Amino acid sequence: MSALEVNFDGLVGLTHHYAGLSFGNVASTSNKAAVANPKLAALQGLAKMKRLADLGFAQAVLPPHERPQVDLLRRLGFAGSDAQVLAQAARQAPALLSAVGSASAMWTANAATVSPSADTRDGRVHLTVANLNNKFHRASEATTTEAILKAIFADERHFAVHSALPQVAQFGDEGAANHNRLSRQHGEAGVELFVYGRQADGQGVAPNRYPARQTREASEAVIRLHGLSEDNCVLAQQHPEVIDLGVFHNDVIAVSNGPVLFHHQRAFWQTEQTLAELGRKLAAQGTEFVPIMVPDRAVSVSDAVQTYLFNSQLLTRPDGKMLLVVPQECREHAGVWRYLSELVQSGCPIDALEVFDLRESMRNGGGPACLRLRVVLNEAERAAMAPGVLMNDALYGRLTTWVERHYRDRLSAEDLADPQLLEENRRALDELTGILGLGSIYPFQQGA
Ligand SMILES: NCCC[C@H](NC(=O)CCC(=O)O)C(=O)O
Repeated sequence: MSALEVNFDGLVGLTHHYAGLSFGNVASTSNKAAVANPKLAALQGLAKMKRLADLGFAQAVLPPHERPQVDLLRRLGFAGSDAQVLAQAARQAPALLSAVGSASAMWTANAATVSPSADTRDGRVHLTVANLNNKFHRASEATTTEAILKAIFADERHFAVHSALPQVAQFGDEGAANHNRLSRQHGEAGVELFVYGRQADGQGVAPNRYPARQTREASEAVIRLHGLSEDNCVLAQQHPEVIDLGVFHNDVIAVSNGPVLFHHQRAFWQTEQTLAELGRKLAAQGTEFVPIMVPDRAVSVSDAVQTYLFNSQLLTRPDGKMLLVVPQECREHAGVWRYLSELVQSGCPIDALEVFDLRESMRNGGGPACLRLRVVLNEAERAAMAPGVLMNDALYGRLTTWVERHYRDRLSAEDLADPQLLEENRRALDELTGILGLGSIYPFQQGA
């Protein structure tokens, strides 16, 4: 049965703004307080989805979350009507208002970790919602993410959606941003690479300056939940020095597709061991591993962080060759662009580039790969998922009209106190669940 990788992109929410909430993410902290354009951000994301769907790739969309989260402000002691809660928070704790108003759910590579049915013991697709425990504004995504994934992947004969791991630092889990899968074809058994930043038990090396968001203990729990085996998993540590240079997720320094692992020379702590283990386990499945390593002398880690070269999408075309989807920042950097131009001429499996303007998301540290969750699905699984989220001309048309009608083209952190914005969000999202055919997924729709 033919399996496809379906890319689920996050639709940017109405409260997209720059709040400097992510210590360790250089773009986020350096653009703090810049004025954002939520309408443009959503349209840039939709343009990527449309273009990739037009090129023949399976594309779907995940909806934004309700923001600001007034219920969460109430749990933190703010009281009164919704408008009073927002006003008090804006006065007393503006950083908290920003956190509960963040549109960070757009980066769906952090929504969950996904194992295709070809890899799991029970033959179902397993998804574990990420707890995103390292950042308050992100940890609050888990409940709605679970509701959305359960609405889309409701059929328990094909899908198992696991709740987020316990919300403690010990099990800090960032989802697919620290996970890669290698296989000959998407539908065949593969080897899953789990990359952690530190061990919660204090053993081993760890970064000094910036947080390591993913723990080994979290990755091990996901491996157990998904029913993976010793033979089809590799656990590796991200190099602590690159975390300290701003590589807060592994998808800022490596990306896989099919048998290819496109990665920077300094991505992993024990590179040789990691690559050897991947090669051995893939060979046991009859697959030849194709590592493509970018040397430090060609592209430095800081150039990779600045341009998001590795936060690219690597996609297999019907002719078997691969397309690399990169952000515009790569084209604007002479050295990185030279490297890429040579790469596609080199005879390696990657032979084409597609460049997107995702500036609004990039300024918060989210590139093409951050904006999508890869879900490999066979025909029966595609037939069993909710169909309304699959991208096509009609849905693209409806969503762009919806964005044009509901989104503001200018938003700063202060605007989050505007009770009108909360109303705009609820009205728009209520309409959106109708467009996507998802039923009630938001707290405000459930009378909460
Ligand atoms: N995978 C990309 C994630 C980017 C995300 N940025 C943010 O949350 C920045 C939000 C702000 O600062 O307004 C993060 O760091 O988790």
